[in-house]
Amino acid sequence: MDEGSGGPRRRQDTRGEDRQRPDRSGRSATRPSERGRTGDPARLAAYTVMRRVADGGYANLELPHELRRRRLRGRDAAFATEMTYGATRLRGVYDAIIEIAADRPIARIDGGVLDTLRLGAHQLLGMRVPVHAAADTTVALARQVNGAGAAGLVNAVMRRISERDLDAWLEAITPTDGEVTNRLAARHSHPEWIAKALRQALLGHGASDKVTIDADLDRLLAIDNVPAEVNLVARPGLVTVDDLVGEGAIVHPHVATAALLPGGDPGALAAVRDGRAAVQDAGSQVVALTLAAAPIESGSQHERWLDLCAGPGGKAGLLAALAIERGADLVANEITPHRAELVAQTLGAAMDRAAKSDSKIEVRTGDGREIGEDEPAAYDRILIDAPCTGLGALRRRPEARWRRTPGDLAALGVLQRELLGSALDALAPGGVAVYATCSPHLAETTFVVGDVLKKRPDIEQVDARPVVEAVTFGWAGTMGSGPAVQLWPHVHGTDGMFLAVLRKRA
Ligand SMILES: C[S@@+](CC[C@H](N)C(=O)[O-])C[C@H]1O[C@@H](n2cnc3c(N)ncnc32)[C@H](O)[C@@H]1O
Repeated sequence: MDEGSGGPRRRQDTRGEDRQRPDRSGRSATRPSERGRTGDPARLAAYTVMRRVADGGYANLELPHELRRRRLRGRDAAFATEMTYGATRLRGVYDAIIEIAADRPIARIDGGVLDTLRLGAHQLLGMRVPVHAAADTTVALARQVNGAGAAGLVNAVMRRISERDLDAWLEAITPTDGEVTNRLAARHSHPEWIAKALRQALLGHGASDKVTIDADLDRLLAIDNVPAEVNLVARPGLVTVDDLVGEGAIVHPHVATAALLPGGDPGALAAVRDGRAAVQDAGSQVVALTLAAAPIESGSQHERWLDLCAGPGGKAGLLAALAIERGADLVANEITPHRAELVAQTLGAAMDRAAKSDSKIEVRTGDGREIGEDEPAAYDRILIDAPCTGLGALRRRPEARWRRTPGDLAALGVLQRELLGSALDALAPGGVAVYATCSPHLAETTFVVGDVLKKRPDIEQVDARPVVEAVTFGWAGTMGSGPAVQLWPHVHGTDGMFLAVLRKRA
């Protein structure tokens, strides 16, 4: 669709028909009653997904379903995706703008109308949609999905929003006094508690100091609003990065198993379709590579590896390939049956290969908190990729920042400590465990490891930095104050993965 293409502005509507020119204020000269009476499929899809998200759905699951249902492909699908993800990520900014433009608190605007306005605001301020096209189509959408009465309000608010550009609006909504963190939170559309937690994490992991912290937080929050590049993993022994390059990918500059896909559908690659490769963040790959590379002293001839929290199986996919190369066994455990099923699907290609090798790859459904008691000292390498708030992967999950609350940390903290404790019980003397989260929050990372280790004289924390350096290129000196490693979207281009390497004394 033209509006979403980022190309020169055109005076055509979504069907490619000429429309009336906007007047010099940029407003549409067409009266609401004269405009198209229905929304177009891409905007309807975006609106439907926004509503499902408001009811508790996940944009990354709802959107593909809606695109398929409405047979949206190519540029139309890209346009619907950008509208949905952008309007959801930038909800904090847009709600503050809508409140001013509508001259009423957000709480007094119907949820459906608000979603229509968020989509309209994103087209006006976050995408290169011409003012008249954004206004006309948003009013048409409102008439169809919110009713004729709402269309008048939507028309008035869209006109008010179109009177200023994004920079002017950001000036208007950013508090001029108070803490820098709150100003950055407002400007970059994050809840204040998350901006504060990320600030503490940048300082706590040694990525920033008092001088750099404001600029670093600014960059980190800004990058949360930019879609992540598509990273692929070439599962060793199944496919090579060179093979993926032959299919249009680009070599990742820092991680040997990773490739970047500059455009197009990853599912179009044969290697992705048959499970030899997959879409996987390079930081997640580093976690699996680190577990496989950490020196152990367990003395096992035939190593046993455990992925304690494996669903949906991204890291298990890479671990399985590495385990087969090394002649090791892997148990991939997951508590939720349907996620365990996803792990089994992910491991399909590796299991076929394992059948012809000395390795055994097994998927189990079970509570990771019980494995330590059931199988004490049984594993040489264990990954605990713990359930967490996901604050390091906000760019991937557009609604997550609005759904998470500080209250989540308490329940997750208990589970994280129990899972780590159980894993350490299941670890053989001399074996190595990697505790990982896709959150840099100190309460889910450093504090969990610190608390558990206080009661575990049998465990020592190893400096993870040289191990990570050994499996990456060019990241020396970027991994903070140790002994754990925290990767950052604004430094490493990865999700904000935390990893601590722990060894059981032999
Ligand atoms: C961060 S995700 C793991 C992601 C996975 N390692 C990957 O790379 O695809 C955490 C997983 O832990 C699972 N989980 C939660 N509680 C668990 C428990 N008590 N035992 C085992 N798995 C658990 C969740 O269902 C979720 O699938």
